[in-house]
Amino acid sequence: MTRVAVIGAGSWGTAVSALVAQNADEVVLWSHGSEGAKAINETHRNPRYLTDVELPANITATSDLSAASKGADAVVLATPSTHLRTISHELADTVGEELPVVVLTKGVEAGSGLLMSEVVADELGNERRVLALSGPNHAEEVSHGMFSCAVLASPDRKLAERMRPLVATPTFRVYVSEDIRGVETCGAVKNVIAIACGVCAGLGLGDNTLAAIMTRGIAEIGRVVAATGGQPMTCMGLAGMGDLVATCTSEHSRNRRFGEAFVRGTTLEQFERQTHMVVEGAHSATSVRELAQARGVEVPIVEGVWNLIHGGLSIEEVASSLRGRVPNTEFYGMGNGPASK
Ligand SMILES: NC(=O)C1=CN([C@@H]2O[C@H](COP(=O)(O)OP(=O)(O)OC[C@H]3O[C@@H](n4cnc5c(N)ncnc54)[C@H](O)[C@@H]3O)[C@@H](O)[C@H]2O)C=CC1
Ligand SMILES: O=C(CO)COP(=O)(O)O
Repeated sequence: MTRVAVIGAGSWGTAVSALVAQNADEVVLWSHGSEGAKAINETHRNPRYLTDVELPANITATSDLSAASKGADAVVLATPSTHLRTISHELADTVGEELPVVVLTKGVEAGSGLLMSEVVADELGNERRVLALSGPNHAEEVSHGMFSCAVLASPDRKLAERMRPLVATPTFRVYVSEDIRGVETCGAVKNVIAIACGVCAGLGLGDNTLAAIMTRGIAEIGRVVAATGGQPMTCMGLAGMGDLVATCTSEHSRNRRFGEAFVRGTTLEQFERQTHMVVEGAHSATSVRELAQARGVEVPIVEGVWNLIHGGLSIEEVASSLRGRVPNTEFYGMGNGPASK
């Protein structure tokens, strides 16, 4: 009998609970609100996210966090990054030291510069049982069984291989990686780059510009990965290049859509309120910028996105500052030289 707790009933938590339900006997999905939990139990549908997806019968929902996690054989965390520490703290009483915890959240914690698995380990202890699942995986497609690939990362390869059967399905192909730092760093930074792509698309700029932002974006991601101790090759994988392409080009990407809406005058608060969705890249713009400054890494696109959303600069001011930079050697700071000019 396998019982898995999925904490967070947004789009991704809901989609992953349906994946896990194919492999576990019982999935308990924790929803932030009691009305959402009640509706899932009564209708087998999430009333707010992925509303066209019928959830398997072995998924039940609750808004009681300890009821969700008590007796679980594994925990999957799918809350927005800004709530992850509080939720992990609240889970500490019911989640034992050895229980595997898979983190789906993408981001870097503001203030501490910690990756999401590190925030979880800080609250729950025993970092070696914490894994990260990442990749080009929009919930809207995964939940309809559209073929996708992901990477499950843990410094303990045997643990990643042991946990893979919990999330892998015939249409959700899961690779393993020992580079959890690289995988998580890629996932956080690519969301910021996607906002920049959305802004460019919203301005009507062409494919060349979008390709330039994505490619210089992966150079930025590579420098931050190198600075956080991740492996450069991870940037070429599913969590890096793969997720960057999906996020920067997909109609499902809330980060790209926010960038487009920003050009039309929509604020971050308005976008998140209207969609009930988290724009992680807007939050990561602050924390990745802090992290990069602390490590002496140049991240001009991240800096530009931060200046637009939080720094009060206009699109023209940011564009002209980016265009005014003197082009450097293409791959500087990606494990082959200094991280800044
Ligand atoms: N949507 C997707 O396709 C994917 C999302 N992710 C990541 O998964 C994480 C969760 O994103 P989504 O499931 O898309 O969420 P979402 O944006 O669809 O929904 C927002 C979530 O925030 C929760 N929430 C709101 N206030 C809260 C509070 N005070 N405490 C705890 N939770 C609260 C809501 O209940 C809901 O679960 C994010 O870090 C995202 O980057 C990763 C891969 C794919
Ligand atoms: O991380 C995600 C997809 O892998 C979700 O973020 P976006 O919705 O911005 O693409």
